[in-house]
Amino acid sequence: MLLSTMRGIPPLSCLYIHHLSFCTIIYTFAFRGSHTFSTEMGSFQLANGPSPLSLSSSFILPENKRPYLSQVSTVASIPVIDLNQELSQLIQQVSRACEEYGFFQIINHGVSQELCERMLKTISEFFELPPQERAKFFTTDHTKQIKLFNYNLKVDGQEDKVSMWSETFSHPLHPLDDVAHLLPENPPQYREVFAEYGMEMNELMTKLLRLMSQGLGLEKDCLKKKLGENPILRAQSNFYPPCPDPEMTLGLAVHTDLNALTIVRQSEGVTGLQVIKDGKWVAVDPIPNSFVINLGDQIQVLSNGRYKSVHHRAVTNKVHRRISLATFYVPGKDTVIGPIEDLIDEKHPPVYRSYRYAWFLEEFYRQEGTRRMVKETFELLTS
Ligand SMILES: O=C(O)CCC(=O)C(=O)O
Ligand SMILES: [Fe+2]
Repeated sequence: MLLSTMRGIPPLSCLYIHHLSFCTIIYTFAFRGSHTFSTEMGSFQLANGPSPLSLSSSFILPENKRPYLSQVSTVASIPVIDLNQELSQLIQQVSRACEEYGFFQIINHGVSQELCERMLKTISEFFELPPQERAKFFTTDHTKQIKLFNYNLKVDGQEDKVSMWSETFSHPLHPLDDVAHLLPENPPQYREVFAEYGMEMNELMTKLLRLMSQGLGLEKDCLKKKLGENPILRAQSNFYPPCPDPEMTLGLAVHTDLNALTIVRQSEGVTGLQVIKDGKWVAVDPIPNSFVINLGDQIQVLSNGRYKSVHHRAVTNKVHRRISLATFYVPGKDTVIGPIEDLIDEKHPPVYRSYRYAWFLEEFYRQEGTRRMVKETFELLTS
C-alpha cells in the first residue's frame, strides 16, 4: 500500500486520545490548509474535507503518466454476463471473458440491491465523518488489519511521490469475528452492514470461482482448494472527490490486483474505472445493480497465464464524487501458489514457479510506489 508523504509543518495542532487494543495512542492532529491531516504516524490527505480539495502540485502527474481521457475508447466495453442462464453457456461466457478481458460485469447475481445501496450509503457517511474520527484509522503500516491511507506513485527524477486523488479505507470483511469490534462505530450501522455484505460476497466469490474452475476444465472446487484453507475477504472503500482537472491526475494509479479475485460495487451514474484492452483504455460504465469482476494475479498464476489479471486505473470526475467498494479474495500467507498441474502439458509448460503467498506479498511491498511487476518476478524463463 502506498501512503502519502508528510508535506510541510502544520501551524496549529491539538491533542486527541484514542484507545485501541489496550494501548493509548496520542495523535497530534494538525491542519495545514484544510486537507492535510497530521498524526504521530505521519500525515494524510483528506479526500473529503471542510472545503473542496485543490489540485496542488502534490497531485499533478508528469505528462507521461496522465490519463489522456480523449483517447479512452468510447465504443469498446467489457462483457456483461447474466448469471441467471443455462450453466454450460454461462461457464463458456465467463471463461471467454477471463481469457480475453480479465474483467466483466455481472447482472442477476442474486445479491440484494437494497443491501448494496445501504453499504454504499454507509461508506459515504464514513467519508463524511469529521477528520479526527477518520484519522483514528490512519496508518502508514501496511501490516495493520484496518487502515485508512492515500495511495501515491513514485515518479522518476522526483523526490516526492505524487498523491492519488482519493482516500482509501481497508479492512477484513469475512470472516469478521476477530476484528468486528475494531471497525468504525460511526456511522452506527457500519458493522452490521459490512457483516451482512461480507456473507453475500463470500457466497458470490464461491460461485464465481466454481464457474472459473469449470471454465478451465477443472473440477468445480479446484480453484478454491488451490487458494488454500484459510483465505479471507478484505474490503477496500475508495472515495474520489470531484477534481478540478481530471486530465492532470488519477484517482488510482495503473495497477493489477495482487489477490485472487475482486468484486467491485461502484456508485451509479459516475464512470471512473478503466481497463486496458488491446493496448487501449476502455471505460467500465456502471450498469444498475451490477458488479464488476476482475481477476487478480493469483488466478493468472494458477491458470498458468490462461486467465488474465489486467491493468486498470480509476480516473476522476470534474463534477461528481465517486465511491467504489472492492472486495478482495486473499489467500492465507502460507498458501503455495503455482500453475495447476492439470493445466500443464508439453504445449503448455509452466509459465511461473511456485511460491508461498507471503513471498508474493513481500515482493509487492518491495515494489511500493512503482508501476509494479510482481508476478513477472515469478516467471520461469523459457528457452
Ligand atoms: O474505483 C474503482 O472502481 C477501482 C477500484 C480498484 O481497482 C481497486 O480498489 O483495486
Ligand atoms: Fe484494482
